[in-house]
Amino acid sequence: MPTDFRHLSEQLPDWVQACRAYAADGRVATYIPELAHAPQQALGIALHHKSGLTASAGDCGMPFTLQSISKVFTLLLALIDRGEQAVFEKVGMEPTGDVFNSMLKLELVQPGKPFNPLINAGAIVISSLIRGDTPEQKSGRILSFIRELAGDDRPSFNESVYRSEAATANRNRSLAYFLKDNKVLDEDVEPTLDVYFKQCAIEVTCAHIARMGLVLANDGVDPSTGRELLPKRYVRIAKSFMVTCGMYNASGEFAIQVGIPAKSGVAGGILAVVPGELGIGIIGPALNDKGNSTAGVHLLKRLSEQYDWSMF
Ligand SMILES: NC(=O)CC[C@H](N)C(=O)O
Repeated sequence: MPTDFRHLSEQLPDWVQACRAYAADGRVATYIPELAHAPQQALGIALHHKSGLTASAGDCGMPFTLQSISKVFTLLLALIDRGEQAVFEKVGMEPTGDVFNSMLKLELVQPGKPFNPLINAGAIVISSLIRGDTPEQKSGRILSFIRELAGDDRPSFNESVYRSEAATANRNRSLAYFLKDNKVLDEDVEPTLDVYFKQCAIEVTCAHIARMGLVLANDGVDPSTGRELLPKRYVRIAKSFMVTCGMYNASGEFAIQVGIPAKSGVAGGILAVVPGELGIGIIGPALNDKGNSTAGVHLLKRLSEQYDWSMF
């Protein structure tokens, strides 16, 4: 049954208010020092329906950085730039069950080949596959791609978050050197990490990621113009990874509790997709022990139960 958007718009402020309480159970990420300033209690949401209707509530105007949400879009851009075969020579298609910046399986299984493009090791390799002669060109192409899908030129690099991560990213540096040593990463480590840190530091609001989600929900076509922005096949690949790996090592639980493709980021953002219907953007900086927005996951669970969104 299609979502009753009118009912949703009316109820949304109350649901956001009720779910905000769960933020107290979580903690704002601090390992990237600049992220530690985010307000613990914030919760905001925007929904964009393919009919053109939109709804939003709470702190939906609060800017935040994409962080791991960017990995879905660099995967799409790498697929467009290099094709499926070249991409999957470098990264696998399987969830790890480990935390997003884990080293463990990189060495244990197929040496150096990351299990999937949504863990840090996989995303770093994907960043190296984006076309461009310099890191600046690659980053510029990623930003333009995000702006096109967000339908707005306002998403930009947050310089302080970028610098803060670049100055402290010992774990990502070690992953990248390991990938280089195993010849999975062909490009140099530092220029590749520069592209990766910048894509993570693209600043957006809930409405931007709701609109990006809507394009995925609509199989790559912008519903307002009918223009194909992304090939359907690549959107299908992206959504499959979102279901199996998008919520880190809580993806299985999320599939049971909510049941829709989603990707979270360590700034507290969640991009979610109700296939064929709508795109959702959420911000809630307090994270649970798996690194997902605690209030944000509760809000999605509530909405999914109410409107029977589960794909399963
Ligand atoms: N989970 C995340 O959002 C991780 C992204 C972050 N920039 C990192 O590499 O650690």
